[in-house]
Amino acid sequence: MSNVTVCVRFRPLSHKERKANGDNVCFRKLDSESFVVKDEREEDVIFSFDKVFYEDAQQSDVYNFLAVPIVSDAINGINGTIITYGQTGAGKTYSMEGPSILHCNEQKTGLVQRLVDELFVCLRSSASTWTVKLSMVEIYLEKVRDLLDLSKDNLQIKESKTQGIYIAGATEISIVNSSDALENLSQGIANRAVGETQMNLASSRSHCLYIFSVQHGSTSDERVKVGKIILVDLAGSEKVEKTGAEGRVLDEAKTINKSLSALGNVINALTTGKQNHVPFRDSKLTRILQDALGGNSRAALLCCCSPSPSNAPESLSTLRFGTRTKLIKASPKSIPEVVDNVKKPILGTLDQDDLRDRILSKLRLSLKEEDVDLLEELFLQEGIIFDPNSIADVDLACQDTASEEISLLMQAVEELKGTVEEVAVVIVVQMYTCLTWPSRLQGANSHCTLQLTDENEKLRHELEVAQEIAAQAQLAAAAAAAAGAEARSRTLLGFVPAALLRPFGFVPD
Ligand SMILES: Nc1ncnc2c1ncn2[C@@H]1O[C@H](COP(=O)(O)OP(=O)(O)OP(=O)(O)O)[C@@H](O)[C@H]1O
Repeated sequence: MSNVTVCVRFRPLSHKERKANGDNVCFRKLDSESFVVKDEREEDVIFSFDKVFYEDAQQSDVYNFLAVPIVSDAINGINGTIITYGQTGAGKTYSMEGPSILHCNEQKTGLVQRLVDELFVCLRSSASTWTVKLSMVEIYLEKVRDLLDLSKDNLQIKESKTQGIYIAGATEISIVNSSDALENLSQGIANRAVGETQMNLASSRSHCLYIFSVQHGSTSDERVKVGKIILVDLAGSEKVEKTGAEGRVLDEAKTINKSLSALGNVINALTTGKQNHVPFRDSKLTRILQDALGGNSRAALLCCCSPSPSNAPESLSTLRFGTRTKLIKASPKSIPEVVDNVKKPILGTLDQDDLRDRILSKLRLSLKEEDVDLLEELFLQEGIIFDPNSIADVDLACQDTASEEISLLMQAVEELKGTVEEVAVVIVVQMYTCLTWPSRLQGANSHCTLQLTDENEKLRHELEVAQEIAAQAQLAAAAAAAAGAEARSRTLLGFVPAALLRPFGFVPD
């Protein structure tokens, strides 16, 4: 089994689908883990997952398989994430919330309510003290909005050593029982951005995240474990053309597609051995899911599909996404225990300017002036704000900046490689031409070939230099991870001479 549990759920045919295609469905069941679907060339493809929930599956079946392990892990300080993915109308929200978060019978009750119920049952039965906090946000047009306080409409995503990735400033409501949680969730759900497309009259156009932070402590030694559960109801993954969208709705669809393709790119990078350059920062969604997909979390993906042949292309694309995700190998580990659950503001009440000056002067003690300027510029460009609550954020920001630099260097290497290959092709063509053209043109061509050979040599040299820099950057990043913030900054920027970085635009002229 991969570290991301991947399941598929086919909802029952809708009335409209039944009217159009009768009882026909797009898959042939094999067993509880696999089925056959015809691909675009009408060829049979077998898909296998950790579990397949067919049309008659109950909400409790989905919950028991996907969510039960995540609840017990959260209590033990391991983060858990459940994501529902699929085209509009495929059953993502139904699986997550049921027909209504507040009023539905036991049979139809969704994952969220079941999870909340079990969480409180488990916590009450333990002898330790605990607290549960709820946040609810949506990512809409690449902005993170607080669904529990709509005045906060552009929250920033941050990272700290103790909390991992978190949404700074998101409202956190302490909840003490299930009904308390559901009341607040229903308020948040009412605030979700809902638009209309031809595919689903009440289609949710945003990614919705329900976040539960569980602090669970032993009364004897006051050690507290913190586990976070994130439930993600993604916006529809259908192709833009099929939505019939125009204007604002078209912009929405494009942005949704962008963040979902960023999610696809992250999964591709995680499954094709490019772990050093996983583009988590390419979208808000992937940044928030970084811990979930990158290792520090137990993750589950529910791929929701329509069973109708009319939606077969979308279902096929959802199934391929699920297959790819299954290949991710992650290893969940618990967030370090905190002895005291009150977060102490390390830098007291310093304002941002004071803090920035302090940090920059600290960096100046160990770095060259031009490196400090470069770091400051990169921080500004990346929108990295110094958080008065945590010097660890600055440390991590250095790491982020470093990894960005490495990405850019790798990109430069790839581009150079491409150019070298192009030039090589031109040279071959030129040589061939020399051999085949009339002799009177050979002189001119030889000259041209010599020029191209020179250029190729030059590019090859640049490529070698760039590859050398990228390799050193990777080594330095690894060394820096072990050696702490100051050492990290020094190693990272000190080792590359400015003259080498300048051609790639990392050092101002
Ligand atoms: N397993 C199921 N059993 C019965 N009805 C279902 C099931 N799954 C989905 N439905 C129904 O199908 C319709 C569409 O489902 P839902 O709203 O959950 O889709 P969605 O994937 O969340 O769409 P969107 O991306 O637009 O939010 C709803 O009317 C829902 O009640």
